[in-house]
Amino acid sequence: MAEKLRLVIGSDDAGFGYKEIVKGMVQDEGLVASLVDVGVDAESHTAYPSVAVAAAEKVASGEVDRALIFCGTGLGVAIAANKVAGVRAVTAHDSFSVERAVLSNDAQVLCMGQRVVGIELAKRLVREWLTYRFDPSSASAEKVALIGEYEAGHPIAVEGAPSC
Ligand SMILES: O=C[C@H](O)[C@H](O)COP(=O)(O)O
Repeated sequence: MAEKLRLVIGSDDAGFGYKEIVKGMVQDEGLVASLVDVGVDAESHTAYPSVAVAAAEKVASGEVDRALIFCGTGLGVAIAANKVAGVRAVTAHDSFSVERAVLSNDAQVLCMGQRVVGIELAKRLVREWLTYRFDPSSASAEKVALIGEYEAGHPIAVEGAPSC
């Protein structure tokens, strides 16, 4: 069994309920090596970009391995988290996408929407997500590396684009 991961969790007020439930599950089931909660709390109304960036920055700095972020849809937090250099965030609400997010894309951030997915499925998907590890020797690694190269300012060429 793979070593447990260091996780940061966060949400806006629209994802707060799921954050609390999933946080409890992760703690009760001992699924992670450590857990940091960047908010919000029950009274706060911090907008989703602030929470998403705070969580993503912990991934980018190496303080944690993964981030799990909830909002209403899981969309806004992914958009915001992806603005942090080196972070690959996805929104996923199905088992195959959650698996491929890690195994194909080496995504460190999973985003979910409290208004989109049922809580039992969300909990199951988080359990599954925490078991996957990206293989840097896989064929997917060089594709993921292209994202980093673009982020570093290098141009990306497309071969085989038809001339219209
Ligand atoms: O992506 C954004 C989230 O769903 C957020 O929780 C709600 O945003 P809104 O209030 O702008 O719809």
